[in-house]
Amino acid sequence: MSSAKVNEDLDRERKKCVFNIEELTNFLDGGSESTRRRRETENKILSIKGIRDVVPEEYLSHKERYENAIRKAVLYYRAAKQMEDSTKSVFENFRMNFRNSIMWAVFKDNSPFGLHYAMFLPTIEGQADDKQKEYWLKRANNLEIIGTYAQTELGHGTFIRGLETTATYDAETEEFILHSPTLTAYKWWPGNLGQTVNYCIVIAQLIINGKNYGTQPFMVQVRDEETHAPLPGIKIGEIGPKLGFNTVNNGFLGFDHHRIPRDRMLMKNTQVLKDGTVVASPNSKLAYFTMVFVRVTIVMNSANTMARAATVAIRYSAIRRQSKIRPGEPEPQILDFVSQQHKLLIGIASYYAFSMTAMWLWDIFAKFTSELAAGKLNQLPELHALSCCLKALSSSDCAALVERFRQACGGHGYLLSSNLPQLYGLATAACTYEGENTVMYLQTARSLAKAWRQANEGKDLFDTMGYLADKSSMKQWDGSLGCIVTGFQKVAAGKLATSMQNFDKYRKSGLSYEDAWNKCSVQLIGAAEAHGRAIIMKMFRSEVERTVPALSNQLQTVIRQLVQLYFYYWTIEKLGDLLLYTPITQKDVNDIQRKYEDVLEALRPNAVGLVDAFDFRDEVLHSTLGSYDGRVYERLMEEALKSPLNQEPVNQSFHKYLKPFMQGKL
Ligand SMILES: CCCCCCCC/C=C\CCCCCCCCCCC/C=C/C(=O)SCCNC(=O)CCNC(=O)[C@H](O)C(C)(C)COP(=O)(O)OP(=O)(O)OC[C@H]1O[C@@H](n2cnc3c(N)ncnc32)[C@H](O)[C@@H]1OP(=O)(O)O
Ligand SMILES: Cc1cc2nc3c(=O)[nH]c(=O)nc-3n(C[C@H](O)[C@H](O)[C@H](O)COP(=O)(O)OP(=O)(O)OC[C@H]3O[C@@H](n4cnc5c(N)ncnc54)[C@H](O)[C@@H]3O)c2cc1C
Repeated sequence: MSSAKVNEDLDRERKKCVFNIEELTNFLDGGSESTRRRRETENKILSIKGIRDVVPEEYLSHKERYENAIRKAVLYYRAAKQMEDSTKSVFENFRMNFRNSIMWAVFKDNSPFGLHYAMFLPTIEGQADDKQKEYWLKRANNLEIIGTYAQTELGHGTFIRGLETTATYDAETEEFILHSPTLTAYKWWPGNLGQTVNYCIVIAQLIINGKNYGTQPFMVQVRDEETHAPLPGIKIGEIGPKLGFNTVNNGFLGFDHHRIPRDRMLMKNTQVLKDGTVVASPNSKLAYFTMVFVRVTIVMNSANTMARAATVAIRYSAIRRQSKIRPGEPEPQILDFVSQQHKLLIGIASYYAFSMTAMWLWDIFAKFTSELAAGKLNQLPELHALSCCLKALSSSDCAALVERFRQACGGHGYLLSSNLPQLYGLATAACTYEGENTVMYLQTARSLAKAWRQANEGKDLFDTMGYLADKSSMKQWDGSLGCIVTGFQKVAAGKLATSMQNFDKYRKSGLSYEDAWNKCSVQLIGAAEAHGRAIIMKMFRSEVERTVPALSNQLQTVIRQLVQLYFYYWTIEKLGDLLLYTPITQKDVNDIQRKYEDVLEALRPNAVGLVDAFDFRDEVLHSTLGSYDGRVYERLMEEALKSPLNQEPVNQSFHKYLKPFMQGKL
């Protein structure tokens, strides 16, 4: 990137960076050729005429924003389709786009076709039989039809078994009758549903001859392909403005005895024959498989959101000068305050921790899907337990850090032109969608509790829960990274042991299994969270050791410092737990605190280089505070001047209200 007219402080930061920024970008992309191709794609997309906004979208009305997003989506996806590798499966294509951030340049908020890619296509890929796949995947891949995933209802999101939409089979006509028996049965939330899609996968209770066979996915046309008018028996619209996702067109959908042909039920797993005979799925939870896929991708998505916010906050902290550290000296860059480094540098370390864990989790997912083709299902419970706690941890850390970065930018972080509030809107949504985080932790806890009992019986455990078999207590704390991983495993095991002991006591006192579980749920969530944290630490460290030896010495040192930072940060954050479940002493804590301060100091000169290496273009960041050139104050003023209120010297409200009011005439 050019360094012309770059803010002097930022320029100095880049000069003092000890490693080659391009080398790190290549490492993140998976090689210099991947970086080249990614940049080429970005250039192509951004050179499309009309793809950039002229008026900041915050000044558009709700309706205009939507229409503008659709206008750009058509331009963007037409170009993206031409660049797509059509030999790859839906899942592989997703993985290949993990480092592709250009979509965020086009959609500052989010894509109005996002659900088509994130859930509609993956559900066809994962739940349709071969014949259905052949037909629907082709149409959906070509964007001849646009779809979404309609599961959540007004009355139920978490408890899928409680969904009220019914699909009742009529063997005489070989049709399903979709119906929303109550207001709370209306689908509510599906992205892109309101005015954008013409098809959707509807999750409904399958009813045959009065018997409920559980929820199943149905391909449902909701709008006419030519006129886009809602089909008879379908009530559809959008659910209104939200904290974020305002270009996503989340919608509602109700059915009034709407009939669809039998072959519209996606029948890879469960099948309904013409006469109404049901052929059961090899595992009923395969119907939830799209959610597993999206949870896996959320780990990477959270890492990316965190990286964008960290880039903004760190660049801004390098140009912002405020207060005094030493008397008589000029005002320092706020990045020189150690407390500021503490707030921000964990964001960079967390990006590496989550993105490396995400790749590892992806490999487990990919292995499972390839084994699934051969009918092997035994890794599903472990994949489910892992994806639940990693989805929850990554999204909650991401939301907490993005909000912290926003505050770390002082008042200017509150401006929409910083883009930090919108990034928070995106980040916090992921704590709710695709399984609310508390509920996700409790799913992992369910699996941990099972493993705990199996460990007591000397049975084999999933690899990622293997540490639960070692019931011995930790003998000593030596402060090494290996010791910290063991420490976090002991915290997870300790919390689990306490939960299980209390659970057993509650059971003995007469509580039912479910009531005892509910009573222990706060502790169980703690155990699941600690389990997730231990996994991330273990993976982060081992992935770094596996991958960095190919890099220059300077870069190896910096990436290892990020690992140390992550480990020391969380040791200090979770001291209470470590004091309870490990032999850590006050002296050990002081040592870690000192090491933490040292690693902050060591990383400080490389902070800007580290965020530059993410290689987010200004168009992706959309931020007055975070652009590459650091012209923050000029950009703040330029953006302020775009306000419609600044387009006239006196606003009409003065004559209408203020003047008569001040002159006592109103
Ligand atoms: C043009 C070219 C471009 C191409 C490029 C494409 C690539 C594009 C790249 C980037 C694009 C990025 C786009 C990003 C923008 C989009 C962002 C994403 C937006 C996401 C929008 C959100 C969507 C949604 O929210 S959809 C709705 C999600 N809903 C939920 O998650 C509901 C949560 N609830 C549940 O999952 C379940 O009900 C439950 C788990 C809470 C409980 O289920 P229940 O049946 O009650 O089960 P339970 O009794 O508790 O347990 C029974 C046993 O089943 C096990 N189990 C449960 N779930 C699963 C599962 N999923 N898998 C496996 N097993 C499961 C459970 O453990 C129990 O087991 P046990 O042995 O009996 O203990
Ligand atoms: C931005 C966004 C996009 C979305 N996109 C889609 C989409 O495309 N398609 C779609 O189908 N859905 C979508 N959703 C819906 C989303 O999946 C649900 O909101 C989510 O699963 C949570 O369900 P709920 O809203 O019913 O929350 P609830 O389940 O009502 O949760 C409310 C509270 O109850 C608690 N709670 C609930 N059950 C339990 C339990 N068993 N144990 C302990 N506590 C519990 C929760 O922890 C939470 O604190 C989207 C949501 C958002 C915010």
